[in-house]
Amino acid sequence: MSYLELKDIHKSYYIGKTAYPVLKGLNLNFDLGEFVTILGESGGGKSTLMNIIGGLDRDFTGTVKLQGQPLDHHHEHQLDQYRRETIGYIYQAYNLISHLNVLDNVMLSLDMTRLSRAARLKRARGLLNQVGLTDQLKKYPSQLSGGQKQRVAIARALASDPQVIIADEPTGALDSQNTAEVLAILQKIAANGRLVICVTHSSTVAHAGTRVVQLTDGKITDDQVIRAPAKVTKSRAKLASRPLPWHISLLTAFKHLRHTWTWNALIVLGTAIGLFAVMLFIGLGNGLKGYINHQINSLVDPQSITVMRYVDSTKDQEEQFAAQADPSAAGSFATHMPTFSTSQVTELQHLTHVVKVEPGIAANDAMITIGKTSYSAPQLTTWTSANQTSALKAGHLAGNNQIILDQQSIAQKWSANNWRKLVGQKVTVAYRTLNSQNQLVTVQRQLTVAGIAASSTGAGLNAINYETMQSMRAAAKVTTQPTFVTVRIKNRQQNEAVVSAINHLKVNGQQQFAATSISSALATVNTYVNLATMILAAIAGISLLVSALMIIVTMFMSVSARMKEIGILRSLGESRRDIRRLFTSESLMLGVLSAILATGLAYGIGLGLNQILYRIAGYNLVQLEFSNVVVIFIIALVIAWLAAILPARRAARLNPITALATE
Ligand SMILES: Nc1ncnc2c1ncn2[C@@H]1O[C@H](COP(=O)(O)OP(=O)(O)OP(=O)(O)O)[C@@H](O)[C@H]1O
Repeated sequence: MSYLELKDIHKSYYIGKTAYPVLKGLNLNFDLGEFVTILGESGGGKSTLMNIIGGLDRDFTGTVKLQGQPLDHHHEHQLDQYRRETIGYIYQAYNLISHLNVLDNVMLSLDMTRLSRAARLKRARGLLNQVGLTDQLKKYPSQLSGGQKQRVAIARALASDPQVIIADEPTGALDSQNTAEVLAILQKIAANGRLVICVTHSSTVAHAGTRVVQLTDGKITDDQVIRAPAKVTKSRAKLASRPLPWHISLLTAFKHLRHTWTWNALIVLGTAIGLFAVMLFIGLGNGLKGYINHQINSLVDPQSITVMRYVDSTKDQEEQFAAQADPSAAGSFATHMPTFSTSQVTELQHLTHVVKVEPGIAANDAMITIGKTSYSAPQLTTWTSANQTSALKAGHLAGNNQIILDQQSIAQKWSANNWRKLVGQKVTVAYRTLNSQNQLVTVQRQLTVAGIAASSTGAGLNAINYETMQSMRAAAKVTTQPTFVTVRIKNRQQNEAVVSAINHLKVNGQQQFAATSISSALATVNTYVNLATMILAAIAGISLLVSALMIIVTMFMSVSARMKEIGILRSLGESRRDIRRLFTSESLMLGVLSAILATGLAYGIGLGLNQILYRIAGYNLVQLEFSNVVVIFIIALVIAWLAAILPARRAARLNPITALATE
């Protein structure tokens, strides 16, 4: 049994439906230690035969047996492994990968062995040393002479320690001195117990071997042993191989990106601009929402709900009629505000999410007299925790027998410039209301101005504390029960639920309270802002489509430009999956780099924009959150992955022989 046996090999090429037979029933046996040269005229089918022996061609009839075991040419993984473990290729055109240096070209093959990285590096250096290239490890193929390139190719072919070296016109492009050196190396390889099969036109090369096979018109016409082959007593231990690990694909992809960085930098920039636009609009949306919330919250505290007694509209009409019937009460029906009983306050206190219920009293149409001038205060209320202390523009909160006056409607009318001086002055406050006998009485007291407040509503903010209000009303024999209450809740998200619960509290089927929610208004505003953000981001997303197309075009061009590389990698034993992974990794790297650049741009330009916009709005209007960055990375990766699918598939499906034949 020979080491390698070819039985009845037939191969035809087809142009349309016409068959052109090239190999017409070859039978050949090869043994380890032999240096076989295959001589034949140009176009005689020598390379075709080498591709069949090398496991690159699957489209033929006949059998190739390795150590008596037939190779299954329909089983692609078995052939990948066969090329990885058993075959080392040397080509006339060297077929080195131009963007990898000498050492990395040799490492390509070693990366598919189970040696440790240190052992792989040691072996690659040792092989390059053997072929006399110790000082050239960092050079790229374009920086080497023809002879040097072929020696790198020999070192690479030997790297995985294969039993069979196939050399297709290895000296075809070399001068006589380099030819002699390469032949000497091949002789040594065979002498070490490997099988060397070399295709040539040249009789000089043919006579360097131990056996010459003549191929004429697709048939073996002569087969002569011209020298005794090396004696191989026991088979050499093989280097165990493995499929290419993913991180090596990633590294190779990175090396290619680095090699073509100017081109890639433009792609990354283009993609990053699209991603950046989306990110900026999302950031602006966040900022705008924050700004609106901030503005509304500074006016009203969403954790406080103001509750009034519910007034039935029919009862309201009766009161109006009654008021019209009594001219002394004309215009003051509004001053008769329904009050809260203690049990009603307790009822509110027991609602879920309610932390505290604070009573308050409000009176309408008060008069505030400062010196000889009277000012009308449409509303005089008690200060509750729903009022924001930030509203105070001068002075402090009102203590007993003190008052806070509205800045615009009272203090500035008193003195446009020196309104702050009102703090500490004595004023008289009076309003009319109905007592328990329904008689109109005046509630009045002299109070000291504690502070001046800016109001957010047209009614103005004139406030005293609850005790003062009660004491004033008690003196006039008017009810001291609250006319409104402020319900405090734990957090603003509960606002709507509590408002609804309050409005649904009923006694004898009668609604008791009327509360209004600020969160529903906020929610509506936020919905509109979200909608606007999404529309803007979607418009920016169109540029992402352009980015995706850019990556697709780049990857397709890359596949076309790297056909030879794909062929070389396949001949070294890389599988279709490895090739697909190589191109997908490159695309994903472009995606990640674009996302990094986009994030940098968004934060940088966002910072600049914020500085400008802060002067206008007093708020940072571009607000990026970590989750936005995560989303952009996910979008970038999905785009890059989608863009890679077709080109990577095309690369993986390439016939390695066609790929290798590309100029
Ligand atoms: N893909 C192909 N499709 C059609 N015909 C092909 C194809 N590849 C090779 N041939 C033909 O098959 C024949 C054998 O080609 P092959 O490359 O094996 O010859 P060769 O002996 O290696 O030639 P050379 O010494 O010039 O390299 C040639 O006539 C060639 O035109």
